[in-house]
Amino acid sequence: MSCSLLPPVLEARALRKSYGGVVAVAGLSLSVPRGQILALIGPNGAGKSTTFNLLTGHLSPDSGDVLLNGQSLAGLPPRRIWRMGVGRTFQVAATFGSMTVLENIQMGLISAHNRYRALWPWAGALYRDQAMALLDLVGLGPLGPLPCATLAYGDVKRLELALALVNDPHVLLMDEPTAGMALAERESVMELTVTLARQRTITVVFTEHDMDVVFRHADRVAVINRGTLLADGTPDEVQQNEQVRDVYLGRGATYRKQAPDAER
Ligand SMILES: Nc1ncnc2c1ncn2[C@@H]1O[C@H](COP(=O)(O)OP(=O)(O)OP(=O)(O)O)[C@@H](O)[C@H]1O
Repeated sequence: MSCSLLPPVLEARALRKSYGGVVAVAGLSLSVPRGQILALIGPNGAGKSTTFNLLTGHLSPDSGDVLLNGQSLAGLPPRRIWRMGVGRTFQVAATFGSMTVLENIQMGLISAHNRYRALWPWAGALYRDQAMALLDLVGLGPLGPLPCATLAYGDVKRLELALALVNDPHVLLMDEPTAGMALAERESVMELTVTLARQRTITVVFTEHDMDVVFRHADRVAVINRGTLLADGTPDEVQQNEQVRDVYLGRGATYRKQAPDAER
C-alpha cells in the first residue's frame, strides 16, 4: 500500500517524553494513512509502549503533538480520545472475569453509548443483539453464556478484540496482541484482526516481539530505537535495512509473508 498518497488518519509530530532523566521518546514523528496495518517494533526499552500511551492520551508528551484526522489530541483525556474513534487492546487483557462473555460486550456497548445509569439486571437486555453480532464476528458466539473467567487465553484475546470494536473505531492500537499464545493461535488471532480491519477500513498500529507475526501481517514496519525512528518502510525494505539487522533483527534473519502451513 502506498503511504504518501493517502491522507493520514493518525499523526505523531515530534513527540518527546522523559521519565526523570530517562528519555523514552526522543522526537518521534510518524504518519499513518487510513486502513494501513503498521507494526511498531524495536528492542526492549526502545520506547514502543510509551509511544502507544502518548497516542492514546494515557500519557501527555513533554512536547510534540498527536493528530487524529488532522485534529490535535493535546490535553484530551483517554476516554475522549476513545470516543473519537481510537480503540486499544492491552498486553494483559482487560475483561470482567465474573461476568459472562456476552455481558462483557454489553458492558462495553453500554459504555460506548454512555448508558452508565442503566442498572444490572435491567441493563441485561441492552445491546444484546449487537453484542451477539460482535461475538459472532470474532468466533465466540457459542461461548456467550459462559463466565469470562473460564475462557482459554486465546478466546480472551478474541473477546478483547470484540470489545475494542464496540465504539466502531477508525484506529485500533494493539499492544502485543499475540503475547503468550501458541503459534497457531497467534496466527489465527492476527488473521482475524487483519480481516476485520480490511473489512471495516480500520487503521491498525500494533507492537509485537514475534517477527514472524510482524512480517506476515504488517503493510508497513516502523522500527524504534532509543526513542527515535531507526527505519520506516515496507516489510521488505525494513528487513533489508543494515542498521535494523544490526540493532534488532540479526544478520541471518529472514521473514516471509507466507502462511505457517506452507512452511511445514
Ligand atoms: N514509568 C516509567 N518510569 C521510569 N522509566 C520508564 C517508565 N516507563 C518506561 N520507562 C523507561 O523508558 C524507556 C522506554 O520504555 P518503553 O516501555 O516505552 O519501551 P518498550 O519499547 O515498550 O519496551 P518493551 O519492548 O520492553 O515493552 C525504557 O528505558 C524504560 O525503562
